[in-house]
Amino acid sequence: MATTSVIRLEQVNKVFELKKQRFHALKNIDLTVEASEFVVIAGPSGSGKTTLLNLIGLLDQPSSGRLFFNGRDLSGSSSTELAQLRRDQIGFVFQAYNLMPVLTALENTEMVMEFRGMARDKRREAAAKTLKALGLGELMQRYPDQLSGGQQQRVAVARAVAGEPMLVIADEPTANLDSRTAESLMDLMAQLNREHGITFIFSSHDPRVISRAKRVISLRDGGIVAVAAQAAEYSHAG
Ligand SMILES: Nc1ncnc2c1ncn2[C@@H]1O[C@H](COP(=O)(O)OP(=O)(O)OP(=O)(O)O)[C@@H](O)[C@H]1O
Repeated sequence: MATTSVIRLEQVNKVFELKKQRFHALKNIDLTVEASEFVVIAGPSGSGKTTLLNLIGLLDQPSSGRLFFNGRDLSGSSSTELAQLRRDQIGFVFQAYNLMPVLTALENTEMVMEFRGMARDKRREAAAKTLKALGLGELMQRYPDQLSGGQQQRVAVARAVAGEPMLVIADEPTANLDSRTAESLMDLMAQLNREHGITFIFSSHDPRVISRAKRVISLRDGGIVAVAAQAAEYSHAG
């Protein structure tokens, strides 16, 4: 039975032009990610992980090749159309969390839904429910600087998933976290993947993240050198 993939890249290249130099950051990438996958893009520093995630997250466009999102060819889409798709269908977890310092955890979590024009009561309810599910029920009224790094990271995840996007993209999600927090963050994302069918695509060179993925896409020098399925280890600790 044919299913629509969340993301499909066909012969995608990304070339950065720097003054008179050209840098070929992604080379002939063919990649399909189906709905409900839990995938990591792994590879050494400079191999192109962030560049690839930026294309998948519709934050940047290929220099050549075709990119399909949810079955739709995005070649030639306007920046307004891409921004709308990002807002409505994709959740982002960045390394630096990017929480708004003047907003509480609850308000930060509501933000994306507010951009979508969701009614206040509805978005507040969804945000509170997500924060509670992430163990932040008591901390919803705190500002980011009143939360630990791990708690801020969980708010960033809450913000990414509260609006039930089709896809969540996380760039090096555990980069600044101690082992225990990293482990519980991965548990949480695996749970959201299992229970809500949200597709997750991570970039990482952290073995703690890589071992948890169901599929590992290995990048080297801008090309995919291996794709490996693996039995996901799920820990239910905590
Ligand atoms: N805007 C840009 N202009 C020019 N070169 C760029 C640009 N963005 C990335 N690059 C180059 O493309 C290559 C891939 O970068 P990218 O950030 O995707 O790597 P990465 O695998 O995410 O690395 P890291 O693990 O260190 O974050 C690097 O050599 C980088 O210098």
